[in-house]
Amino acid sequence: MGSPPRTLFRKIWDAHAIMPLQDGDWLLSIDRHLVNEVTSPQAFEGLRNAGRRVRRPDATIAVADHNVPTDRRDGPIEDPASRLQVETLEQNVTEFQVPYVPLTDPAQGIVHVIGPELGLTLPGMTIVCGDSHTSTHGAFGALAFGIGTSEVEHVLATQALRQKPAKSFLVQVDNVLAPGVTAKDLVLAIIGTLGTAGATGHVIEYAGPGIEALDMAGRMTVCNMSIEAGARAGLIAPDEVAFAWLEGRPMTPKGEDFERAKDQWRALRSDSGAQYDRAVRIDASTVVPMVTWGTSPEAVITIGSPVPDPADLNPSARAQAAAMLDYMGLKPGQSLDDLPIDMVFIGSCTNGRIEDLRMAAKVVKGRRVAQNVRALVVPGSGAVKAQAEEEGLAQIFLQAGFEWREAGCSMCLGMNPDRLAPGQRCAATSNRNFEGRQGPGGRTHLMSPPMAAAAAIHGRIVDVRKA
Ligand SMILES: CC(C)[C@H](C(=O)O)[C@@H](O)C(=O)O
Ligand code: SF4
Repeated sequence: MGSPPRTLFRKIWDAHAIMPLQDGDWLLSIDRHLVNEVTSPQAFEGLRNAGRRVRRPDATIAVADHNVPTDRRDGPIEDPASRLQVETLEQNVTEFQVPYVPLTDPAQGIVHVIGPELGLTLPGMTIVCGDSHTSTHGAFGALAFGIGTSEVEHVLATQALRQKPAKSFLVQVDNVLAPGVTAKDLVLAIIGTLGTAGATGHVIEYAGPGIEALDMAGRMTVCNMSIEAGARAGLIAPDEVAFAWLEGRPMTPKGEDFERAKDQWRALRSDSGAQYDRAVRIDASTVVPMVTWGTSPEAVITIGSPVPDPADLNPSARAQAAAMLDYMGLKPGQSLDDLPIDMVFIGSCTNGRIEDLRMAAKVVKGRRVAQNVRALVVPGSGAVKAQAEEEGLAQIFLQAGFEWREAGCSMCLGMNPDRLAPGQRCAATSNRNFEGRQGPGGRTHLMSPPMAAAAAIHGRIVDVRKA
């Protein structure tokens, strides 16, 4: 008798579990720690007060992304609160000798975009960051999750973390997506099915032909938004597509070492017969372009179908739906098709990669952004920006009337100058549509890059398959 079949999650967990602690917690070793300017100041302050050092600077990397203006890279940041966060990070990385990607570095970008790009994200690793969308890195078969500031301090000091083992959740995706339908639509459909609390306490493993057919950018989009279904992390077994993507990145193993690493990485898949705590099946071929109508990612519908009428809902859901419609300036039962918009935001750690910009540029090519619409393309990293410029995508966007920006979180959340004015309606490729997320009173409709591009051209939300 061999050992019982294990899930991919269990394999990575077992390989990193140091020792059991009280209350079912374990001490887990951490391979990579990504640090941003938002959740690290108190953590470094804690180290300083305790006279501690960073235990593994070589396993740590810091970058500023949330508070970074995207219109230019020279000169000081104007907003005092943003400037303070970025300068504090810069002082801390100097004092604690943590590797840092400066704002002026061509590799700067959103931490979840640059981690994989630099080869810092590798299969089988445990990766943490003081940011919920750390789940993105699970696309490479890494167990990657967001942590709070006190945990950031703990990992800085010890390179280990106290954790409860998560439950496992299989999302099996049968068949493949139809033309014009993207990984973003798939994950929005999954969140619509599970709900924002549907995967609470679980690590979601995505598997099946619909996942295998996705490129790495698509897999990252799916894992990125796992957190919006309440999951602790998202995971996809790494395959040849992942290995090819990783080969030759600055920090990936080279030559023979890469071959050896691949041999080990091939074992990073759930054994047949492995048991999951929960499982659902999704048919990818039935997914169509999705758009959110409310102020939660689960408030999502297929383009063309009506937004809910609170009167049709059960009493517990009624008040919330009515409040969401009111905030969003929508009428019960209306369609989102043809709804006028004011802004378009193409970017974020969900959809700010080169593949996303290619999909958007394909829709935009040779056309013009509608009058009265302001449209931003914000590459997820300096590398994405450079690549897009080299491929002529930047030119396509600029000629169409888009603004072409420097890398950062930008309008994904209102921590920097890229914000909606109250009441403005935005077609956004980001991952959260909470009240005020893109600026106080702003109204966010989440969608795919091609859908956002089509909205920019038409000045309205439209079905990209017909636009
Ligand atoms: C500011 C940061 C801590 C936050 C997160 O944890 O995800 C942000 O990135 C977000 O997307 O809301
Ligand atoms: S792009 Fe948005 S979701 Fe991603 S880390 Fe930045 S603020 Fe968070």
